[in-house]
Amino acid sequence: MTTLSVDEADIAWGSDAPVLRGVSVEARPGEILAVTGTSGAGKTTLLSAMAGLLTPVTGRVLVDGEKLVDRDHAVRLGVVLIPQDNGLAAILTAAENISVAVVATGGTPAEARRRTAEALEPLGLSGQANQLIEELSGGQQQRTAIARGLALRGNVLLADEITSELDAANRQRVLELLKAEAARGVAVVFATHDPEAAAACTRELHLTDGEAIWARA
Ligand SMILES: Nc1ncnc2c1ncn2[C@@H]1O[C@H](COP(=O)(O)OP(=O)(O)OP(=O)(O)O)[C@@H](O)[C@H]1O
Repeated sequence: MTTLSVDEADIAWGSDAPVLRGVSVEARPGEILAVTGTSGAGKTTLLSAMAGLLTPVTGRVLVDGEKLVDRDHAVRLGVVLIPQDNGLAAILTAAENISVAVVATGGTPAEARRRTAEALEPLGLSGQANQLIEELSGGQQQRTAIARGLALRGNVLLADEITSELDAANRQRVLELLKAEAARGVAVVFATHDPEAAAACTRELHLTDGEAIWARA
């Protein structure tokens, strides 16, 4: 069970002015924390800091009290990111994208094969396992990225706008899968534009004018 905390953080890209100021939030095991806000409000920026991709200018990101140094450190601590742009390798198949990630995080090839099949099935992608990413639709690619994130079985799961290209039935299915992750003790953070999806989450942090405000604490 892992808690990820952002403590009084100002978060900026390079030398640009901070996108977010004075953000404090805790992602707790067993919950889904929704991060909402209009386009450009800073949802990806916050998740990037939580993932170890961006170091706050001031303040800290802590995983079970340990200060996050960089992305490699976050990966070692089990912080999984499903990025907004899916981050898949276009010239690999759906299954290869997942298996490679499982092996890269310490899984054996046999485990990788099993976990890949188990992750693709609930997302309705068993039939697409051996297709190249570039041959898949946008929604199928997004679901593959979700399957990859789930197959990694992290302690913290950061999901950045992962339902934007999905139809209603698939959006619902993905929400159920996030709830199942939370039920196994994962701290889930879900950035979304969708008020219905946010309403289904445990708590909602709303980003506006560079600040984080609790819409539902
Ligand atoms: N990789 C990056 N490099 C530099 N600036 C960035 C980068 N990503 C985002 N930004 C800047 O940070 C600010 C907030 O953007 P961010 O992507 O965090 O918002 P968002 O809430 O996720 O938006 P959307 O809903 O459109 O994805 C914007 O001004 C954007 O230009």
